[in-house]
Amino acid sequence: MPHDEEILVRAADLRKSYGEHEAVRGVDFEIRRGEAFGFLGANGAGKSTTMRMIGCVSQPTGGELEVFGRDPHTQGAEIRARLGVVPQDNTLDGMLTVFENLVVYAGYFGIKKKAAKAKAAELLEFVQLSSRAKDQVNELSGGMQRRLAIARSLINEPELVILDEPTTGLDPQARHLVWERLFQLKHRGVSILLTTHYMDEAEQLCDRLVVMDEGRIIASGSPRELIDTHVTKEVVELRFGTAHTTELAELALTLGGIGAQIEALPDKILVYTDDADDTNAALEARDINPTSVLARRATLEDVFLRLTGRALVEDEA
Ligand SMILES: Nc1ncnc2c1ncn2[C@@H]1O[C@H](COP(=O)(O)OP(=O)(O)OP(=O)(O)O)[C@@H](O)[C@H]1O
Repeated sequence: MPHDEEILVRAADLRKSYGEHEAVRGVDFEIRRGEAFGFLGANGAGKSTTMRMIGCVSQPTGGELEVFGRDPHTQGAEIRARLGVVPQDNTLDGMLTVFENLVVYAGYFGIKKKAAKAKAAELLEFVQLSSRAKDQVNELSGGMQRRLAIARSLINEPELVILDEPTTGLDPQARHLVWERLFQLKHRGVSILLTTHYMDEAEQLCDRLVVMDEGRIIASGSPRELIDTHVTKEVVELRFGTAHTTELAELALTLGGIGAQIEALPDKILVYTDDADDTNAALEARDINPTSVLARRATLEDVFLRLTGRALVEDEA
């Protein structure tokens, strides 16, 4: 089969089992040059396992996988030379300085000392860590360490950078700094592949994404396409002062009558409707009085909830 230079990664019925456990159960996707592609899914969905297969550190147990038109099993070294990888746990050397981490890593790609030092300085500038070059890595904040891991992944000027949950555990400000760097990277023409369980991250960064659940891809498209296909135009969030179980049956009946659907979460009830005004009118007519009513646009979180009946991020660390 001739290789299309614009397709960076192609997977067909890709599978990975650990003993009896099937972590990835036959997934198909294509990642194109120049795009930011995301894997969105809850913990344990199989995202990291898929990334590790693309990164040539774990062998598929079934199906097909091509990276840059090459076979990860036999041409792993060639593929890795063109990839940048930011693993979930940073794997930075805490005992070395920020600068040394980059220079040592450059050595793995056969980059000579002088060129490595110049590249390290340029990359620290890019991730806004130049002033911390001489500090030891374990003196940096979590957000800075993540930015350094991104800089390190760029040392070999990769065509595709894989980031496994790039902002998990970071505070909002640190997350935004990482996002900003990733936007810059994309602007420079680097293709990006990321996993996340944050729907806002996927919505912000990804041109296209797949939603993964229990080892399978359950939906794919651009964030907009996914929302338009799987969710109604508007979502109304209802909260009741007490446990809302008593209101549920009544709500289902009332809102079902106007074509809306409901999804009950522990702290609120979500109403999926094409017209929030109709929902409010129906509630008033039946004298149902939530303590708060909030109409908002549908998000990827709603897509996940509609497809799986579960919230994407059930508890935050
Ligand atoms: N080395 C391994 N040995 C056995 N089981 C594994 C191994 N790695 C992952 N798994 C299992 O495979 C499933 C998918 O894990 P994976 O790490 O790919 O999920 P994930 O979507 O990346 O979630 P997370 O966000 O928690 O990393 C999980 O049930 C996990 O326990």
